[in-house]
Amino acid sequence: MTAERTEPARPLPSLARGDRGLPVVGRMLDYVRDPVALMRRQWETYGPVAPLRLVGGESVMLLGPDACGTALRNADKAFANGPAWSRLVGPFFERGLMLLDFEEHRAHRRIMQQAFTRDRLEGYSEAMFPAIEAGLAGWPGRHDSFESYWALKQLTLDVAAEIFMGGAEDTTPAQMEEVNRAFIACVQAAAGVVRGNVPFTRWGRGYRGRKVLEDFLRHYLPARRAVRTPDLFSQLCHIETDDGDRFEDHDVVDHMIFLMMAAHDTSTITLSTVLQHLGQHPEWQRRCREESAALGERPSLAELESLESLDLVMRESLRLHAPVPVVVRRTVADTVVEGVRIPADTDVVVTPQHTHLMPELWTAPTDFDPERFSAARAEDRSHRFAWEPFGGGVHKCIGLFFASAEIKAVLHRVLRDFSWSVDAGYVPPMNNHSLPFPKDGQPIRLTRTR
Ligand code: HEM
Repeated sequence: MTAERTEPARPLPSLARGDRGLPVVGRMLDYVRDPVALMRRQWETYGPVAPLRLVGGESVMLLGPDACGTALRNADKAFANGPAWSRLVGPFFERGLMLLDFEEHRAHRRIMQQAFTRDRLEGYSEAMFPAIEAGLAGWPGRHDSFESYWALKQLTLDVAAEIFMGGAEDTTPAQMEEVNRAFIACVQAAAGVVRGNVPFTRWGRGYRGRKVLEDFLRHYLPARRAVRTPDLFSQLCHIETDDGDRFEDHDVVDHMIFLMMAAHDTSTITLSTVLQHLGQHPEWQRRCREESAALGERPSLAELESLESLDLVMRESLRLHAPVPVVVRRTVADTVVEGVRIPADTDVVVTPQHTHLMPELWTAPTDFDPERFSAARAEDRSHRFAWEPFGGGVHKCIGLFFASAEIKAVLHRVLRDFSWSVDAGYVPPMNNHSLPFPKDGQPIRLTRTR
């Protein structure tokens, strides 16, 4: 199906008159309003390689598993991450792993991989439970409109403080609050319209936030370097490859800031999507609870992985609502995708979320049907890039097993301690300015059962 460089390449289709969008922002507002509808229209109008006007001018949207797979595999090294992502998220996550390219990326990834080995993951997953238990202890006994998304966001932040930082022994609660605000300022800066260090703007707050985070991490660096502790921060200080390559202090700080960002909103939105669907499908909630009830309060990583129904539900939730609906690239050389020529210096939007809902790959794609991931049906195997919530190729999410462990650990405890329901017709009103989240906090009817 992939026609890379085997036949004469066609030029990019011309933009239809009605697809120019608004001055300056192009189709950005269409994306923010309904990304899935925009992607579907692009696919229906242009096919797998579609012209798209966005902020900053003309770009290209790649749709379907073949076109997306070509960019993710990046066999001809024509697609770069750094110039594309830094334009989108600003300078606040500079030198994070996802923003590095080619040889430099490979060198850093080889070191970072050591922080995500099976042994380390077992350590992180064990250490999550005290923070999860403390967080859930604060959830109400009964609430008819519990804003689950915000509660989960706080919970994952608390888990991250433990697992990523190993605590913050010298920091007062008020200072910690400032650090949390700084972190949020960096994340929210991505959606800023004024893109410069201007006071009272999102970017201005982002710059100040980055400085607060750097100072905070630098304060703890000597202690984490001195003693190897199980948290990710200390691991980044100590890990090395077989050749003895290690991170410098400034690498540790840059990677920590990026990792906290990469891990937080993605895991939170996955958790809230799972809660939504389990609240709307009591038979699946029962099934997942029965499997959790058969395990102890603090299961091992292997036990968490044995929660079969929860695994199916998590995969289906990631398909229906990919936390990262699109990833971006910039071409650094002329290239050909699905027979269409894309010149160097083109911004490219790769669209896993569209692939996840293609009727060509999935039966009744908008239905919640976790069983489609079972070994018997294996719809995700219909194409190597049919299911790509964690991306693919050399930049594939390095935290995917970490994320699965955290999501399952939290849900395991929620299933044991609570039951909940969500109206069958509820559709979360999503904010799509950066990573998607439910604007209404996703209210659920919650009852504590233990
Ligand atoms: C459900 C949760 C998550 C989802 C859906 C997710 C999704 C993704 C995606 C799509 C990419 C690829 C970006 C690209 O190709 O440009 C990525 C990369 C990355 N993710 Fe995740 N992520 C999740 C959780 C995490 C967690 C928990 C961590 C860390 C503990 C993490 C760390 C990273 C890093 C470091 C990269 C860059 C990898 C590289 O460029 O080599 N992610 N993630």
